[in-house]
Amino acid sequence: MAVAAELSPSSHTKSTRLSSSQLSLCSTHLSYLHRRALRPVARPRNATISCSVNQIQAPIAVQPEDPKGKSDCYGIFCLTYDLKAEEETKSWKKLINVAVSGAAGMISNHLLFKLASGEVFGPDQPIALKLLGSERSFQALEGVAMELEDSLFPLLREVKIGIDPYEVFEDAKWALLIGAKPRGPGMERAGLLDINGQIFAEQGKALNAVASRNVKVLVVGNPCNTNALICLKNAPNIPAKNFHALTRLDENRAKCQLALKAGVFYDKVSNMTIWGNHSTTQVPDFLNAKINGLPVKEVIKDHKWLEEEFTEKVQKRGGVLIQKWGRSSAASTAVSIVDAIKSLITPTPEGDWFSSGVYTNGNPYGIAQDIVFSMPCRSKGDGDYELVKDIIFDDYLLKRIAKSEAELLAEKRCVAHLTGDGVAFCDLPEDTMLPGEM
Ligand SMILES: NC(=O)C1=CN([C@@H]2O[C@H](COP(=O)(O)OP(=O)(O)OC[C@H]3O[C@@H](n4cnc5c(N)ncnc54)[C@H](OP(=O)(O)O)[C@@H]3O)[C@@H](O)[C@H]2O)C=CC1
Ligand SMILES: O=C([O-])CC(=O)C(=O)O
Repeated sequence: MAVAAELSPSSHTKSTRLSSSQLSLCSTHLSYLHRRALRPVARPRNATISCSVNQIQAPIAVQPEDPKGKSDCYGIFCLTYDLKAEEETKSWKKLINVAVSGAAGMISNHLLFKLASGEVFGPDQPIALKLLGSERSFQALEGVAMELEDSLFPLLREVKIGIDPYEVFEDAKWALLIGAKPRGPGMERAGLLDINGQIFAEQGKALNAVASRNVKVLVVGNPCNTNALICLKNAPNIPAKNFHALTRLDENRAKCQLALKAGVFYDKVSNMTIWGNHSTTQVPDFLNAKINGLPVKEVIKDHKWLEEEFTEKVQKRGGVLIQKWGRSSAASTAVSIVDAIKSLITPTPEGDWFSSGVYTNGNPYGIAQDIVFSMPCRSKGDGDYELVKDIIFDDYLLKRIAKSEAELLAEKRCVAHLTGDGVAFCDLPEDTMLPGEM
């Protein structure tokens, strides 16, 4: 009995599906297939595969040779399979596409394996990883894909690597935008805003054109708030509410410092808001945060420490780490990306909240409209969020928030040419820095 599947030239990602019986027939004879997931015959593009009980065509990993091929599925992930064909997959949810840019970078090197393991979306959620790189990083991206292959993650059903966001973001349900040019010596922040802004404008357009209409976008690449603003402005068909700038790392850093000072384990710290920009003007809010359910100021009586040392420690944590490590936070950033996603796909515990850089239109705090600002959010676990209403403010907090707001408004003026707001005019305050800059 023979099975044949004809593959068309355009079939490089949406591969021809074999029936369950055909698949299991093929797969029983392929010793290289691991047992946890049904992974039948590998095939080159534009090829006919045939397999039979007695004769199996040797699998050939696809190695792209032309630039177009660079966006193809990768190696073992070019195999077709039927999720219904195996007992253990019966309770699995529908496959989701998760796109990651800067996929060959340091943060991604930690993050991708968490995504693929099921740690983020759960043990019943198969995923397809769509990895965006560049000509510069393409070989490294292949290395990443090879490591993903070798990890034998049952839930990882597809990997695609590519350099064209219009291909890589197709049908993405999540887009984790990590890739960005790091600020080099002597580079003006305005220059960084412009270079990275171009990247996020292009990626916003690509998301707008090809991603799922309800894609959730998490911008990590710095300066992440303004990059997120640029991205959402270039994606008018996707709700602005779906765009986030990562400030969860700052929240985690703040919780850790408060726990350390109070002598408690960090799970006792809750209601931690980071307000504003992911920069040294960010405001870790100790007025509304709680330790063991009590206001922080009742537990930590040293208010001078809170206002000065604590605040600065959180604002500059990234820079201190770079001095020690010689590179910026990657593992803890990946962990905080996981936290940020989980906060949107699981209901927020009663009475608590989390921080995320989100679009300010309609915010109840009087923060300027039309910027991306970190604020306290709650989620029902459906991927969406609402802003927390019962927040208290004092003069200290308001003054600090105003400073971060002014900085973001200045950043916005700098990138007006990328947001459709006219001619850019850059008058950034002198102390505008990323957490990693000292
Ligand atoms: N929001 C937050 O809390 C944090 C944000 N960050 C930010 O995350 C981003 C990624 O960090 P990390 O993974 O450690 O960085 P890496 O330098 O390890 O990787 C960054 C990736 O960005 C891509 N990139 C895009 N454009 C350029 C360019 N013009 N020049 C050079 N590289 C470029 C590169 O991939 P390719 O060539 O494939 O495009 C590279 O692999 C940085 O912007 C960093 O500042 C870091 C920590 C915390
Ligand atoms: O500045 C950087 O690249 C690193 C960063 O954002 C952080 O550590 O918070």
